[in-house]
Amino acid sequence: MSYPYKHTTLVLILLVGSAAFFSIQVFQNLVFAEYQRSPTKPVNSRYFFGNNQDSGSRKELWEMLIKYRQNKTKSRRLPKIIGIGVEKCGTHALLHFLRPHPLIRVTDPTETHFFDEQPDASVQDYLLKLPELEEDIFLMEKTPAYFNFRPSSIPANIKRMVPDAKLLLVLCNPVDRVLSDFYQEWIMFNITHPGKGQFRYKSVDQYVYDYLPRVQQAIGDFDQKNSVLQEDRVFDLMGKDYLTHIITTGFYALHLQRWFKYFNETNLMVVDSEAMLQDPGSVIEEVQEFLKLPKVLLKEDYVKEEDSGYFCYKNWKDENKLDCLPSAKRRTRNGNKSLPPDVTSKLQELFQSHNEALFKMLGRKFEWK
Ligand SMILES: Nc1ncnc2c1ncn2[C@@H]1O[C@H](COP(=O)(O)OS(=O)(=O)O)[C@@H](OP(=O)(O)O)[C@H]1O
Repeated sequence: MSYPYKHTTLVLILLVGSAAFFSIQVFQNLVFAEYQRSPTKPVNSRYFFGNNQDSGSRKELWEMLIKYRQNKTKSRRLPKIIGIGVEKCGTHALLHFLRPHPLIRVTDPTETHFFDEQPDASVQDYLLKLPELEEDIFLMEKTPAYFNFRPSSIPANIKRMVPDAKLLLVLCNPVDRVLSDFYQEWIMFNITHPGKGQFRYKSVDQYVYDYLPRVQQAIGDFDQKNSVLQEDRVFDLMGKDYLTHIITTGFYALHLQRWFKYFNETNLMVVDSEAMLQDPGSVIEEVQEFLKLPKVLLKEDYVKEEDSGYFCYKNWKDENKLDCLPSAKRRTRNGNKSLPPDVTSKLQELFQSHNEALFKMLGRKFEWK
């Protein structure tokens, strides 16, 4: 039996198909044009190119961004991204993973220490520390000391001098942070700067047993009504004895309340360190969204290096060469070192009320063991 409208149907299918094809072309051209006008608009390349994103399509977008950048005049510009901490929570990993983005440039050195070391300096002084770069480039600096070191005016000064900056704050389990910071200080005192003084603690448990009672007595549980006073006491402790910061840096809520007077979730993003350890690609995709940057760094660009257990950036532009973190940023989190169980539970107890206050402040919970 033959179908009488065979030819008409074929013509219809061809017409509908061509219309769909041309509409997609027009749509893509429009998005490209929009991109060229303002490449910093948040366009999800996965949405644009579809899920089957081959390196060709990403390559096009990447090259377009580089071309866009090249046509701009250079001058000294303030950072658009400031990593404010937390020390030993993966602040360098975040910078390392974002750095390949064609619209991101990182200061040299990465830690300018401008706001903690020159609190009375001007915007002009800050600009003199920064490189010349093209308009629309996202300059990034990160100085973990900003989050919890003196002066307490750091958030206010950043807001006043760099009002458009987006801040990135990496938070990690404060107990794991103690272990990581202890080894950092141990190496600083004994290996990097041996003349600085003798670091008398041979093991982290010795250190915790000595410092924890003093910190516990001076600060105690998080106390909403006296939290500003409590933070002042933290600063005093650190001023008198620098090594207390290994523990007190973990009182995140006490410090964060000061930042929240000047910043909110539109200009301060909290990055989960645990998530970045397990699946950095997804975190980096979210960070690009927050920064309103074209999403050209993708989940699949981050792969675990089997030997070290840490993630690296897979450089698709250089035969997929792995760009991994330096060894100084990979000491304790791969399970090489751990805290004795009794030390862990003492620290958990110390941080418990502070963590709860933090979760309330953020409206978000972290599964910190
Ligand atoms: N992918 C990923 N995600 C989250 N965290 C990671 C990641 N990779 C490394 N690391 C950990 O980063 C720890 C160093 O933290 P920082 O870079 O903030 O240190 S510093 O304050 O700049 O000295 C460092 O701590 P240690 O393991 O104690 O060296 C690393 O474990």
